[in-house]
Amino acid sequence: MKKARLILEDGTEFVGTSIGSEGTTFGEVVFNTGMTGYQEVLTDPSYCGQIVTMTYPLIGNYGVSVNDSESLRPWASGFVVREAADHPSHHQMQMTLDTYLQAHGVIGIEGIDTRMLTRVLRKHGTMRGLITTSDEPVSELLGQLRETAEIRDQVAQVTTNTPYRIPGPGRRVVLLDLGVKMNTVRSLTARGCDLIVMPAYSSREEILAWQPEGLMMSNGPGDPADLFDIVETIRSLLGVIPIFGICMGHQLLSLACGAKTEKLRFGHRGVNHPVRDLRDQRVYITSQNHGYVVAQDSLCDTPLEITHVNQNDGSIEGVMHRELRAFSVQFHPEAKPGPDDSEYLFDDFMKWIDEQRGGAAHA
Ligand SMILES: NC(=O)CC[C@H](N)C(=O)O
Repeated sequence: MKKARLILEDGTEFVGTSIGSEGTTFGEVVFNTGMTGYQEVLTDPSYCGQIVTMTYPLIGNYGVSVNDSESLRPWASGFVVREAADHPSHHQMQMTLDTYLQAHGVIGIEGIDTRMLTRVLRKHGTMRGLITTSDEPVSELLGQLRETAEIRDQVAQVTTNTPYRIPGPGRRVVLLDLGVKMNTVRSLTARGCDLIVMPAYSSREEILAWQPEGLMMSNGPGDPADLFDIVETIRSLLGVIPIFGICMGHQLLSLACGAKTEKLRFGHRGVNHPVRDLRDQRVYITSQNHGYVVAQDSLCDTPLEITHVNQNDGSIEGVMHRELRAFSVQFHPEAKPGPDDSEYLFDDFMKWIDEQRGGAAHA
């Protein structure tokens, strides 16, 4: 068993055992409270550049199966668990978590007090940090951490290079891939959509060349405020076709409508965040993964109305344009991991496309 260390930017050090690959990795250290869904978390491109700690103490107990991936590879830059299951069991599993991390070069650590780590992150807010299997002194490693300039555009790393089409008999939808999860693709194809998944930096003209009837913007990694070019493109498409945004897509739609985003102290990452739909007062249990949020006071001079709020901290979870067909949510209606309570939002999007088309029936 090889020793590994997790070191936070304030010098706090946790000593544990290496899982996955060996070496040193840097990133923003965040925590996820889901009891299951570790494979979906690892392969969610929104975690690109982040070291993810799972708060549930036993992770990996049902192994890893390729069918459960939300993209082609894990994107988290590091993985932290209290205990990685040595003897997982599931009839579909193909490998252990440890083997999977090794196969993809992900550096991880187990055997540390993840509860204490989470308390530190909750108290001080999200911090940068590193996982290492090297014996270098802390001061040297922290120097390297400081030198590792924060990558500002993770979306460029995770988006598709070229557009690809998943033909379907129904409504034609362009899905802007800011770091898309497979279940967003599945949720649209399951509704018969003729889907074109496009690179994040596609221009208005490139998008409209497909003659889409709706535009979806996916989730994605990093700070939404860095993505001003994409915000401009979205602004130029407002009112042209119905728009639906998820998570990063929600933040970008809000920015395009004149709102602002801000960073939460430690983010929302888990599968049981209660969200209230203000239109019917129903509360949904939602899957979440975000560090930024739309600033409430920035909405007053915008054409957006708040549709959803977080029951835990009152933060904004959804907005809708007052006049144009554009709406978005901060949580993940595509789930994976997490409950699919809010899947109805994909149906709302389909209805809006039909309304714009004049109410004709569609597949
Ligand atoms: N999952 C997401 O789309 C996250 C959006 C953004 N990267 C945030 O952390 O808030």
